[in-house]
Amino acid sequence: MLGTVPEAAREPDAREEHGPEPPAETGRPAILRAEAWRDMLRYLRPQRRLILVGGGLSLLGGFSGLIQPVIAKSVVENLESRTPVMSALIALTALVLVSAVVGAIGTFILMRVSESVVLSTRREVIRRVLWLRVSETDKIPPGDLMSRATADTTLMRSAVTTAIVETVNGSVMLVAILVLMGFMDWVLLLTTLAVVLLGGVLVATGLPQLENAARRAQEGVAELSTALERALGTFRTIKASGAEEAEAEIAERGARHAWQHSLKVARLDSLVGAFITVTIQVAFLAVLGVGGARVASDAMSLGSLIAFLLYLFYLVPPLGALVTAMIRFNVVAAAMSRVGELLRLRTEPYSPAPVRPVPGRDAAAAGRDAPVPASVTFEDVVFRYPGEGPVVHHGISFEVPAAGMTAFVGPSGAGKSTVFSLIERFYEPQGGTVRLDGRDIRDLDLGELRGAIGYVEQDAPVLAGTIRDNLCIGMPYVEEGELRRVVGQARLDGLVDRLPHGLDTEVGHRGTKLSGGERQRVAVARALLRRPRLLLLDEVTSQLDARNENALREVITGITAQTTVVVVAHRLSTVSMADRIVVMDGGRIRAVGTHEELLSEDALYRELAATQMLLPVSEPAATTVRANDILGEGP
Ligand SMILES: Nc1ncnc2c1ncn2[C@@H]1O[C@H](COP(=O)(O)OP(=O)(O)OP(=O)(O)O)[C@@H](O)[C@H]1O
Repeated sequence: MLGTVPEAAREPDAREEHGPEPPAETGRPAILRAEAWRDMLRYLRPQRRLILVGGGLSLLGGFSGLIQPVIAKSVVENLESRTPVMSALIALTALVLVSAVVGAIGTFILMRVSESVVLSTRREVIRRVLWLRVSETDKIPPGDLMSRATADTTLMRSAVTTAIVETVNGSVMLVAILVLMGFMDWVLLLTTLAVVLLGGVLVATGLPQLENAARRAQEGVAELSTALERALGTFRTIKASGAEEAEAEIAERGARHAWQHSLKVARLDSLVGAFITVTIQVAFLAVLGVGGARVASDAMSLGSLIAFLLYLFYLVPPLGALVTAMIRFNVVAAAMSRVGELLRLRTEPYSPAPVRPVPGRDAAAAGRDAPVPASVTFEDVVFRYPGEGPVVHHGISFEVPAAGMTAFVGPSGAGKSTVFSLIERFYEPQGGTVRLDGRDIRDLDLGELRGAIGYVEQDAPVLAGTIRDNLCIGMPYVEEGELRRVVGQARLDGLVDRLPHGLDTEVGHRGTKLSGGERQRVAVARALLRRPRLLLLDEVTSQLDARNENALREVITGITAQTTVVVVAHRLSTVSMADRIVVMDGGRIRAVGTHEELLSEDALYRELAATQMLLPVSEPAATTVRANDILGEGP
C-alpha cells in the first residue's frame, strides 16, 4: 500500500518555485560581481583543500622563480668585481629546476580539481534534469538542456585553474614583484605603475562585452544542438520530406551564431594580449629612459637597472595571468549562469533518490506480492497546461472502481490522455482532487504512486538498447521467468525467438529496428512486468493487427481481476469490452455507461461508433453495434 509523504517533502522548496532567471545585465564585469563569486565558490567549496595545496605549490614555483633575478644581479656584480660566479650559477640552475617541478605538480593538482568540479556539476545537472517536472521540460528544449549539461559545464573547467587560482596567484606574484621592484628603485616603480594602471583600466572596460559575447556563443551552441536534436528525432520524416537542406540551414544558423560571438571573444582576447605586450614595452621604454638617467647620475647601479628590467619582464606572466583570469572568469560566469538557470528549474516535489527497488513494485514483479487493484476518483478537476492554452478539463468528476476495465472515448483533443497525465502527477490540476484508493494523490509519495501504476504512452516509446533493457527500465532485479511470462502475454515471444540475440537484440535509436506494432507490444510488456495495481493504456492497440489486438485484449481481460485497467482507445473492438466507458467531449464528461447503454443513450457515442472513430477492425461501420461478436472472436 502507499505511504504518506511527510509535509516537508510535499512542499517544493523556495528555489524550486523560481523558473530560470535572466542573466545579470549589470554592465559590471563578472569579476566585480558578488553573485558571480558566490556561484563560483559554491562549485569550488568542496574542493577547497586541494585548491589550496595546488594553488600553494604553483605559487611556490612562481616565488622560487622570483629569486632568479636576485641571483642574476649578484652574478653581474660578481663579474664586474671579477669574483667567481660558479656557485651562483649552480644555485640558479637548481632554482630553475625546483620551480619547474613544483609548478608542474601544482598545475596537475589544479587541473584534477577542475575536472572534479566539472564532474560534480554534471552530476548535479543530470540529477536535476531527470527529476525535472514534466511542465518544466516545455521551457528549455532538450537540445539546449543537453548543451548546458555538456558544453557549458566543460567551460566551467577553467573556473579553478584560470579564473580562481590565477587571479589569486597572479595578484600575489604581482604584489611580490612590485615590492621587489620598490626595493630596487621606487622612482622606477612609480614609472612602471603609472603605465600598467593605465593599461589595466582600459582592459577592464572591455570585459562586460566579452562576457556577453561568451554567453551568446554558448547560446549559439545550444541552438545548434537543439536543431540537430530536432532533426535526428524525426530523421525519416526529414528525409521523406526532402528537408535536409532546410534543417541544415537551421542548425548552421546556430553554428554561425556561435562562430560570430566566439570570434568576438577571440578578437577581444587577442586585443587584450597585444595590449599587455604594448603596455610592457611602453613601461620598458619609460624605465629605460628614467633608469638610464638615474644610472648616469649614479642614483642607482647598472646591476640594479638590469635586475629592475628583468623584473619588469617578470611582470608579463602574472599580468597576463590576471587579465586571462578576468577574461576566463567572465566566460565561466556566462556558462555558470546558463547552468544555474537549468539548476533553478523546478523538480518534482520529492527528494531525488538513487535507483532503488520500489516497495510494492519490484517485490510484486518478483512474484512475492500479488497486486491489489486500485481505484481512481476525479472530483471537480480543473486543468489547463502551463502557458496561454485553453482550459483542458472543466471540473470533471468520475470514478474508476478497483478492478475491471474502464475505457475513455471521445473526439481528438477531448482531454483523455491528459487524464492519465494527471493520475501520474506529471502536471498538477488547478482545481479539484485526484484520488487513488480514496486518498488525495498529493499526499502520496510520488515514487510509490508511480510504482503502483503501469503506463503505456500514446506513441509507445522504445529506448535505444536491447529488448531486455527496454522491459526492465527502472527495475534492477527481474527474474528470467517473470520476463518470459510478460513476453508471452504481450505476444512478443514469436519476435524474440526470431531475433538473432533474442531478448538481448539491440532495437536501435528509439526502437527504429522494430515495427510500430512491435514497439507497442514492448511498451505493454514493460508495463505488465511491473504487475501494476493500475494499468493506464493510451491507444496501445492502434498499430496492432487483428490477431495481436485480439490476443492483447485477452491479456487485458485476464488481468482485470488483480489490476484496474484504464484504456484510451478509438477502436470499438478495444473499448466495447470495457466494464464502463467514459465519454469525454471538450474537456467535460458527457456520459458513463456500458457499450450497450451508451449506444442507446448517448448520441456522440453512437456517432463515434458509427464513424471511423470507433470502427471495429475490418468491419463496416453499420455492424459496429454487434460488440459481442467482435469481443468473442476478433475481426
Ligand atoms: N503539453 C501540452 N501543452 C499544452 N497543451 C497540451 C499539451 N498536451 C496536450 N495539450 C492540449 O490539451 C488538449 C487535450 O489533449 P489530450 O492529449 O488530453 O487529448 P486526447 O483526448 O487524448 O486527444 P487524442 O484522442 O487526439 O489523443 C488538446 O487540445 C491538446 O492540444
